[in-house]
Amino acid sequence: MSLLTVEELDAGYGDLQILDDVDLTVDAGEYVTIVGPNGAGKSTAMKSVFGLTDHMGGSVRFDGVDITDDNPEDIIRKGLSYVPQNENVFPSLSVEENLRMGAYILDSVPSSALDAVYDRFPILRERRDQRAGTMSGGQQQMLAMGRALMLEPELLLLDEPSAGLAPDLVDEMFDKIDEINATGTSILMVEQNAKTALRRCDRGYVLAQGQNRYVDEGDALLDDEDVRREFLGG
Ligand SMILES: Nc1ncnc2c1ncn2[C@@H]1O[C@H](COP(=O)(O)OP(=O)(O)OP(=O)(O)O)[C@@H](O)[C@H]1O
Repeated sequence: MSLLTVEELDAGYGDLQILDDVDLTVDAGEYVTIVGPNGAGKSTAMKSVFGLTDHMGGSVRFDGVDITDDNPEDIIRKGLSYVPQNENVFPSLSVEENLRMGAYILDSVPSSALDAVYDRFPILRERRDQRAGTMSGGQQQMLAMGRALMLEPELLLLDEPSAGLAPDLVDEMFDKIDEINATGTSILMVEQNAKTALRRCDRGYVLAQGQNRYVDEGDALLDDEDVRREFLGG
């Protein structure tokens, strides 16, 4: 049984349907990426898993439990965390306050969770008292990821983690994601940087116009001439 199973999902915003019969799975420990053209519905697919869109059909199951109609707070409690692409830190709060917010559903924040995040992102420990809004884009992205890791989720949803980062920071970000996955956290990631994402992941989905187009191991998609021609710029 997969950790996450999305079946025949139809979803969108109000009356506007974006996803049409989307199927998606993530196995325990797996690193899965979703790529595709602008407006394909990649972010919408991820938001739908986290209870942030209007559900119009199909189902989402996590760890065998139906979460299709759950709200994000219920979903977080079940072991899923989400890092949105934009506005993913509280700019006027310090780094540490942001991290503590990541565990707001707990009565008290375990210091072991804070230490684990600081060990993974030493820059956050160095800057624990700094206001998040004064940090660089890359550091804010690390903070957003750190905050999502505060509850030690089984599955981490990442929406465009490399967006807006300088090229050397993009590699560092992907290395961090590899490390997080290597210690047992499953990953579902949406990325514009399709070639890099497919090279790094275990398995990839190509979405177009709200529908599944291709699914295979990342390397197999990179080697597929049709995928290359249609979606990866040749
Ligand atoms: N909150 C919203 N309300 C209404 N329509 C939305 C909303 N968010 C996204 N859309 C629309 O849904 C469609 C799919 O958007 P989505 O962001 O999921 O695509 P994407 O594949 O992630 O694209 P991109 O790579 O450009 O982020 C687009 O037509 C977009 O305009």
